[in-house]
Amino acid sequence: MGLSVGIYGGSGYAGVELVRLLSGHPEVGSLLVGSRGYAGCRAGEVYPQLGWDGEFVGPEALDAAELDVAFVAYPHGESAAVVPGLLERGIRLVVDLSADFRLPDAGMYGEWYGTEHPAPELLAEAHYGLPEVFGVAEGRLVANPGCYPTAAILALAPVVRRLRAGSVVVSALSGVSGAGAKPSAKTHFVSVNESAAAYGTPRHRHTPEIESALGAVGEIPAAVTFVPHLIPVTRGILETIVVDAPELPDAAEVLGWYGEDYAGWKFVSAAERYPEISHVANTNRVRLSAAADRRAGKLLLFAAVDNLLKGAAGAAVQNMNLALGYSEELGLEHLV
Ligand SMILES: NC(=O)C1=CN([C@@H]2O[C@H](COP(=O)(O)OP(=O)(O)OC[C@H]3O[C@@H](n4cnc5c(N)ncnc54)[C@H](OP(=O)(O)O)[C@@H]3O)[C@@H](O)[C@H]2O)C=CC1
Ligand SMILES: CC(=O)N[C@@H](CCC(=O)OP(=O)(O)O)C(=O)O
Repeated sequence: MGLSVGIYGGSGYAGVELVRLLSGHPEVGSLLVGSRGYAGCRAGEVYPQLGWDGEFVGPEALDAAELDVAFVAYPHGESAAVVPGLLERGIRLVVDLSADFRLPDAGMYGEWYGTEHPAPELLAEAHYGLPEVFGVAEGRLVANPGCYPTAAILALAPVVRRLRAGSVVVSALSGVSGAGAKPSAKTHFVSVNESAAAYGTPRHRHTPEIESALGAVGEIPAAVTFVPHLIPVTRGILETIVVDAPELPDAAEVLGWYGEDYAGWKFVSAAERYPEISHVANTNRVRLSAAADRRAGKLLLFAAVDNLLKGAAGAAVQNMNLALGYSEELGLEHLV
């Protein structure tokens, strides 16, 4: 019979990637795709490139359905309004792609998101869904990591486990799909094309997500500097991370740490060659590399990820696979 799966926010950028992946997943028996704006429309009319021609349904149809698994791809603040109801109805698993359940406490959420947390009682139950660092979810709620934190934490965790960093600066370049489907002056073609811009720093909301995840695996400085930039590509993120370390390891040693810590995980790998966005775009990979700048006494780390796949929908399906006991790459084999 297969799993009964629902997607909230199925018409958004992350939601559409979920539809693409889940409609071809061998364990998914039925797929309900929710959208307020496109309810009643055939997906093939809205997204002819999708290759799935089911009909979008209103979110109330998902609320009423007997789902085994729900993916929530709503903006932050909106997800936490639907997740408690799903859990109360006894669903097997919720994978939330928003930021609502990623931070460890409601006070931190209030400080960085500027609003009271809508469901603080669920924060302790949520598992931060970066399995290569935090293992497999045992509970029913997975907080899928942010796209920038995915790359930064995978690059930094093996390092902060082994050495005490004096300072950490994460400089990131992102494609425009990271900003979602809703157009804005910032993401308008004319604003982005043939340009590049820093934004959100020094208080981008992914900063505490990176800090709290790294703080859980090693010793880090009190604050991480995070500087995101918008660049004129559709998808993909490239991060250059500068770490001050009292004793500088060789690049080969750092690549060895990556090899050890990520052994057996299919989607994360490291190589001498510095990763590029084109090496990971349209895949579920994270590619890592490292260099030692001995003149300046800095360790340089490099990470590339596709924000919509390993940074969102691909990781969400990987998290479902692991939580339900399937192999991590089931339905994602073409994205390794
Ligand atoms: N884009 C990316 O690279 C990444 C996104 N994420 C996270 O995933 C979630 C979805 O992101 P993304 O797909 O980019 O976002 P989009 O803006 O592209 O899509 C959001 C979806 O949510 C639905 N929705 C429901 N309620 C609201 C509301 N109040 N305001 C706006 N939309 C609403 C919209 O559909 P409808 O109006 O039809 O109901 C739409 O389909 C977000 O929490 C985002 O932060 C995480 C990692 C990376
Ligand atoms: C380019 C761009 O605007 N990127 C988004 C981050 C991507 C994302 O969706 O992150 P969350 O899941 O944490 O919301 C931003 O900077 O807010």
